[in-house]
Amino acid sequence: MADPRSSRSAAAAAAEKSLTGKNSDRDPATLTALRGPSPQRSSFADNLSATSTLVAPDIKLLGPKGHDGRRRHGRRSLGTSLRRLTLPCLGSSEQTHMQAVAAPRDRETIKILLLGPSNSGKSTLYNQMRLLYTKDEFQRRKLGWRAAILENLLGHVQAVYQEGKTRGWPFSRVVKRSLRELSDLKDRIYRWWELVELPAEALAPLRNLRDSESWRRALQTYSLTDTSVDAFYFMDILERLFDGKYAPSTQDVLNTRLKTTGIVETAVDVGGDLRYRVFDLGGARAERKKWIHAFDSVDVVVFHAPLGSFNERVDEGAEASQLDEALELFASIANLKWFTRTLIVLNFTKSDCLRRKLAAGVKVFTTKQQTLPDTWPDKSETVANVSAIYADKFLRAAPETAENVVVTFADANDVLQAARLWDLVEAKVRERVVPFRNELSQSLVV
Ligand SMILES: Nc1nc2c(ncn2[C@@H]2O[C@H](COP(=O)(O)OP(=O)(O)OP(=O)(O)O)[C@@H](O)[C@H]2O)c(=O)[nH]1
Ligand SMILES: [Mg+2]
Repeated sequence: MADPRSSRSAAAAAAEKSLTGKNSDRDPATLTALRGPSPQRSSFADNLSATSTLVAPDIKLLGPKGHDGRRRHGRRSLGTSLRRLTLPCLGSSEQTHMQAVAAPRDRETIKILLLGPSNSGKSTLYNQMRLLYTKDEFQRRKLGWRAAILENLLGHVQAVYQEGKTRGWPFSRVVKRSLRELSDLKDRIYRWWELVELPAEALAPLRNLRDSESWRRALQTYSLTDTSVDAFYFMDILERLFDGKYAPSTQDVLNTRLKTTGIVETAVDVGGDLRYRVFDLGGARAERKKWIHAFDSVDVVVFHAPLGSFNERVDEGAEASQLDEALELFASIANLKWFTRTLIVLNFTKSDCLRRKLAAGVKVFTTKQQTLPDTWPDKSETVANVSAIYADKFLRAAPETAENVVVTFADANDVLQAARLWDLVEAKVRERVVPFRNELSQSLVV
């Protein structure tokens, strides 16, 4: 019988290359895992439409060895103060919660944590996972996203208006009038800060905004420094949003920003002998003090680093960009004693935003934190080169655990890329985590 693995197409090989950033011949270990879809079923990526675009860059990874060929042992300064800030000690009131989320360990249940700074795509990837493994439940719950979607739309209009006012953007008369009309409706839209209704009268001013050249220009400029919400997406589906029977689509949900507070957990059957417990954790600084409650017996950490957020400040108003924050956080996480034997999937998200910003002429290496390493051979600011530089920076930040790290590039809101990522996680779990557990349990029996 033909080996199902050999029937993987060239598209899959391209996906492998773009997900791992490595060529097949360069990393046979990774590829063995990638080529082998789980024996229980064909991979998600194979079942999905081949028409989705793959925006992950064609990069070259240098791994723990430097580009000058020398292996780096010295850690970069990791900012001890930041580590204290991101992982403070527990408060006594939080102990109960810790017990509630501590995972009972057995041979088949794999505990996966989604970590990363705020706005890096954790919840989006968590939703993608639910879409893949618990599709019916995901579909049933979609209606619950309605309020958050409308909130995203209106909140974004408000944010762009405020930014425009601060920076003196020239809004046309139509824009000013439309914004006034929306403002007049705010008491009907919100009660006690909660969105209660989207009155039909709000459609006309929103449409006028959408069709106005001056508003679109403002959106374009705004979206170069804020990728938390894709305003164009919501503006383009206005008519659907105002339909009395509006039911969010999968893509609507995946494009919605809903900040996570605390720890959200779900258990899913992956198929065959595997079961995941996946934890989505709030990434804002204030939320991170709760992370430690979930650190016990972790099999896989999927760490998110938003490549396209290199020029966006963290919410809390600090100087660091979201990508710098991700780097510091990754260094502190990957070097933690809890994770010395944990598989770490370092996933770079928002490559699409990086591409868009570079195309608009935004420069990456302009600040003190974001400098181009002197010895880096390629000075160009292309998606591929910037991705390679950052992958290298992240790996150097955790030299001791670099061999536990698998680097991937998957935009969290892209269904096909996310499916490939979850396929990769499963393959790596079967290749590395399950055998390690079996070994461990056998040595205990002996
Ligand atoms: N364009 C683009 N948007 C993305 C990508 N990943 C996530 N987003 C969007 O970014 C926003 C934030 O994503 P979330 O998944 O909520 O971020 P998070 O890491 O869970 O944030 P916290 O809950 O605050 O920790 C959402 O609007 C997503 O649709 C990506 O790869 N590309
Ligand atoms: Mg979240």
